[in-house]
Amino acid sequence: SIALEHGSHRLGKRTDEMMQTWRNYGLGQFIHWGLYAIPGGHWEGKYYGGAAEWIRSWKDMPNEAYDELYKEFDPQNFDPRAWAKQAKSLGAKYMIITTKHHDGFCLWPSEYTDYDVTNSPYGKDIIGPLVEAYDAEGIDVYLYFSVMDWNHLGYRSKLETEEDREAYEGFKEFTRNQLLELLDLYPTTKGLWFDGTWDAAWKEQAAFADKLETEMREKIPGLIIGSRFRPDDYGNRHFDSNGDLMGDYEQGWERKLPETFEDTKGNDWDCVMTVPENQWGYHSDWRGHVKTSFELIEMLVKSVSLNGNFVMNFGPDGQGSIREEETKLAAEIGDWMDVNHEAIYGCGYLDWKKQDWGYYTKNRETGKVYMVVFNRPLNGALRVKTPSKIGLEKVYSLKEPSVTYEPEEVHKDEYFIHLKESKTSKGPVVIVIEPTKEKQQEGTEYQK
Ligand SMILES: C[C@@H]1N[C@@H](c2nc3ccccc3[nH]2)[C@H](O)[C@@H]1O
Repeated sequence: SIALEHGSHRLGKRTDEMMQTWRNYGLGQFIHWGLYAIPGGHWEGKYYGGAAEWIRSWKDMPNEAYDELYKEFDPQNFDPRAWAKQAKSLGAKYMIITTKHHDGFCLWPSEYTDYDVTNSPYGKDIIGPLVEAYDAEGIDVYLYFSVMDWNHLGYRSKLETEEDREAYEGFKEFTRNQLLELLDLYPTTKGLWFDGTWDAAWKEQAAFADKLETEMREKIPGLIIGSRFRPDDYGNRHFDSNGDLMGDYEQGWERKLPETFEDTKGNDWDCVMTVPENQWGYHSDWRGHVKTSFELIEMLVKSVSLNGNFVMNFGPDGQGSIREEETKLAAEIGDWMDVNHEAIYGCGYLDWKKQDWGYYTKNRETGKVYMVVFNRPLNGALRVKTPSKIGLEKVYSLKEPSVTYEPEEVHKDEYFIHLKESKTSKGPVVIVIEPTKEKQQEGTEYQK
């Protein structure tokens, strides 16, 4: 292996309590909110086809015009308790809020820049009330922070000249100051979700990032930081030059999901997902495919079945309202979670053979197995193949446990379970299996 000073500092998974809690979340809520919500994907009557939070980079929108938007930021409809209540009914166990996106506008009162909420007409801290409201609902809060900052004069995407390097030193200090400030102001935060770390300039900062990550972890013991923050000695992120995971979990699944357990390399991971194809910040004209609650539930279940967390994005509008499409989805997913959360919370990967009807999840504590059925076979027969020596002790409907199933053994360790669920069920159906303990092989009596 390659000698690294700033590569991965831990082999294998974190097993501490905070990480176990993270692992068991299942469902999270991403919130992208900032100045970009004011134009909402349009400028001077023209439609911007890119991601709304990137509108500043659009050739038809002068940077100066964007940078003046803070003078219009006055979200009178902002109601953090209502947002937290909605997230609770959705069934989210954690929430990730953009404290500062690529545009550099800070939703908290930062002493290190004037480009923050205190200099907007709104004038007040946004992050604090959100942290308070979500903590009150028992939903853990994580802080999204973009290292890339188009507003800061010292920011560089690459370091070419001596002047670049000098300016970037100031930018690094500013970045460190803001991060330590966020942890001081919001000490109940459970972790940081970093973004905007793909620049060449940042990839040269292995030592700086390593020291800063250590400082942050010292400030809040147990803090959870993903693989997108630190570059290693050779500028590699997510996985160091020896292929070892950086940070506490893999943060590479943005708007995409792993297909197989092998794709996850057995690591912890999260998938962050937009409702439209590619809009994180508020866009007033969603075009292309907008995901249904059925699709989002399938992505959630697929994530949990592969040992990951699924984080659904919300983009509140410029006045601080959650748009109706997201409210509707939150209600539909929440209704399904009300009945079926047992197959999500505290669940993860089960090594039974994947079947076409859907996904297995396994409750890490009870060992109970959940069959989440998305594709009902025309003959209603759900095939289940178990590893040998494991039987199906009890099988019943999660929604109505009085509805029990007698598996039909069709081959050795292979069964058909004949669906009884009414065809009217809107979302996927969940069947619970209480597997028999693994029978001891003959003659393997353990020595007393
Ligand atoms: C979580 C997501 N990450 C940001 C982002 N910027 C990108 C630039 C290039 C490629 C992918 C990107 N994702 C998006 O704006 C959103 O915040």
